[in-house]
Amino acid sequence: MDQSYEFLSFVLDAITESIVVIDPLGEIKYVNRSWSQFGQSNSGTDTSITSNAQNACQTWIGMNYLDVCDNAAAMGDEFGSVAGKGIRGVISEGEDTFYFEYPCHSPNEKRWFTMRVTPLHLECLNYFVISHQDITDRKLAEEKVMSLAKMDGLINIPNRRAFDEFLADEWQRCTRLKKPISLAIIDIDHFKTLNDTYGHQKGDECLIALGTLFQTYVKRPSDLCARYGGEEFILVWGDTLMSHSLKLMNDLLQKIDSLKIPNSDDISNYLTVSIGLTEITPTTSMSEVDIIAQADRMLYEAKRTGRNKVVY
Ligand SMILES: Nc1nc2c(ncn2[C@@H]2O[C@H](COP(=O)(O)OP(=O)(O)OP(=O)(O)O)[C@@H](O)[C@H]2O)c(=O)[nH]1
Repeated sequence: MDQSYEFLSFVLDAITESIVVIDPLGEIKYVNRSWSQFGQSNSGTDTSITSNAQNACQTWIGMNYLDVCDNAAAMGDEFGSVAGKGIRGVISEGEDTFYFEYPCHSPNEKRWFTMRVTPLHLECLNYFVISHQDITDRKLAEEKVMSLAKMDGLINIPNRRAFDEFLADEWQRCTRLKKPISLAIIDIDHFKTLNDTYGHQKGDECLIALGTLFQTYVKRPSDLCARYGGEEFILVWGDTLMSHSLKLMNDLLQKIDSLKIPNSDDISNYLTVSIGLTEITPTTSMSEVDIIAQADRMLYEAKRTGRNKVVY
C-alpha cells in the first residue's frame, strides 16, 4: 500500500497546495483535489489565471495550461502573462524554478497565491510541476503592518512617511495635468509652554484634538492631512488654488480661536497656530521638495512676524 499509486494519490489529494503537472507543451497531465476545488471556487467573476482556467474548461486533464495563461493575458490579466513567461522559462530555457506571488481577489474577499514551477524528469520524459499555495493570511498581515507603518500612533492620522508618498504621487499627477497644488504647514505656537504648564498628557490630548480638526479640512482623494513632526502638521490639496486653501486656513484659525484651549504666552491666553501656505503648479523642472520649502519659508515668516496667522 505504501508505495502504491493509490496511496500517493491520496497523499497528494490530502495536501493543501494545489498541484498541476504539465508536459513540455503545457498539456495538463495531472491535477490534485485541492487544485480542482480551488478552480471550482474561482469560477466566474475575477480575472486571475486560475479563474480563467476554470472558465475555459471544467475538466482539467488534457487542457493546455499555457493556453490558459495566454488567454488570460489576452484578456488583460497581467498575472497570466507573467505566469506564461515564467513557465516557458523553466520549460525551454532550462531555468531551475519559477516562483511568483499573485493576487486573486474575488468580489467578496482579498486573496493571494504563490505559483512555483519545478521540472520533473520521469522515465525519460519531462514534466513540470506547478504548485499554488494560498498566502492570504500572510499578505493581509503584511498589509496591516504597512498601513500601521503609515499612521501616526498618537493621533491616528497619516504620518510623514505616508505624506511623502502621497505628495510624490499627487505632484506627478498635477504635473501631468498642469494643475495647481496647495500646501500648508501648521505649527502650534508655544506648545512647549502648554506642555510645561499643563503636563505632557494634556499636550497629547491637545494634539489629538487639533489633528482631528485639521483632518476635517481635507475631503477629496487628492487631499491629505498628516502629522509632519512633533507639533507640526501638513495639509495638501491637489488641483486647488490658494484662493480656496487660504479661505480654509482662515476658517481654521477662527475655529482654533473658538476652541479656547488655555495656553498663556505672549500672544494670548489661548492656544494659537502659525500657518505657512503656498501654491505651485508643478512642472518637470521642479520637485515636491520645492513646495515644502516654500511653505516652510512662509511658516517661518508667520512665526517671525508674531504667530497666530497664515502667511502665504
Ligand atoms: N505632549 C506632547 N508634546 C510633544 C509631542 N511632540 C512634540 N512635543 C513637544 O512640542 C514642543 C515643541 O517645542 P518647540 O519646538 O520649542 O516649539 P514651541 O514651543 O511650539 O514654539 P514655537 O514653535 O516657536 O511657537 C516640545 O516641548 C516637545 O516636547 C507629543 O507627541 N506630545
